[in-house]
Amino acid sequence: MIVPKFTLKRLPFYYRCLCGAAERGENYVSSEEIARAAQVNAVQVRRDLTVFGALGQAGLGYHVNSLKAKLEEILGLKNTNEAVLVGVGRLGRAIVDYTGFERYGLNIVALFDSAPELVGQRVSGREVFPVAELEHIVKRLGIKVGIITVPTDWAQPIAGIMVRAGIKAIWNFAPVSLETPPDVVVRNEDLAAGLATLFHFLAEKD
Ligand SMILES: NC(=O)c1ccc[n+]([C@@H]2O[C@H](COP(=O)([O-])OP(=O)(O)OC[C@H]3O[C@@H](n4cnc5c(N)ncnc54)[C@H](O)[C@@H]3O)[C@@H](O)[C@H]2O)c1
Repeated sequence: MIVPKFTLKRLPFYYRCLCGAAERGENYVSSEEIARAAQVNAVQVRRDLTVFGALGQAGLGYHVNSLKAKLEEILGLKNTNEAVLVGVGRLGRAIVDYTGFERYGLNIVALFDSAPELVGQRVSGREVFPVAELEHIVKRLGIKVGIITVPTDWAQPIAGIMVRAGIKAIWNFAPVSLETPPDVVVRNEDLAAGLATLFHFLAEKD
């Protein structure tokens, strides 16, 4: 199913709301509640969900577990995606330590770093391998997801190794635009960009 890009961006927020409702033991959730949590309007929520045939029941709303399962299917969260992470520094460790990504189907199976003092250690229960092993291990395990948390100058070379090894999705935290073949999806995360937007609104208010 092809999901419009802007709808796709909203779905993880709807999903988060449904997880919260499921944890609280609620059976139904209204489009208004989802809208509040996702900071959009209820009409938008209903329009987005209609695309997948998810219809709320009058007076009750959406069945929490059914809609949650539907979103998991659409967002690919039902499949566990095994991933490797390269760069076990401050940010890399924070990502590995955070258990919340498991809910989204992320399973980081191996870590890589160039620092000799880190290689061979265990971080959050996973072994740190030398970068020289990256291509071989990724190929052997058939891993398709790579996470980059190395310093900027190293991000492109690491992405190159990942692509050669067969990685098809890169979650890049280094502040650099990666060059990759068209069949590789790159998601760049930049907290500083978010901060700049926040400061822009603050400056506008002043
Ligand atoms: N996306 C964001 O919002 C955000 C936030 C913070 C940091 N960052 C970026 O994340 C990256 C890491 O930041 P940090 O603070 O964790 O840095 P850090 O120095 O704490 O960690 C970097 C790690 O990468 C390893 N490394 C260096 N070169 C390598 C190579 N060639 N191959 C494998 N490992 C290598 C180092 O040994 C170290 O363990 C940087 O690019 C930084 O700019 C992004």
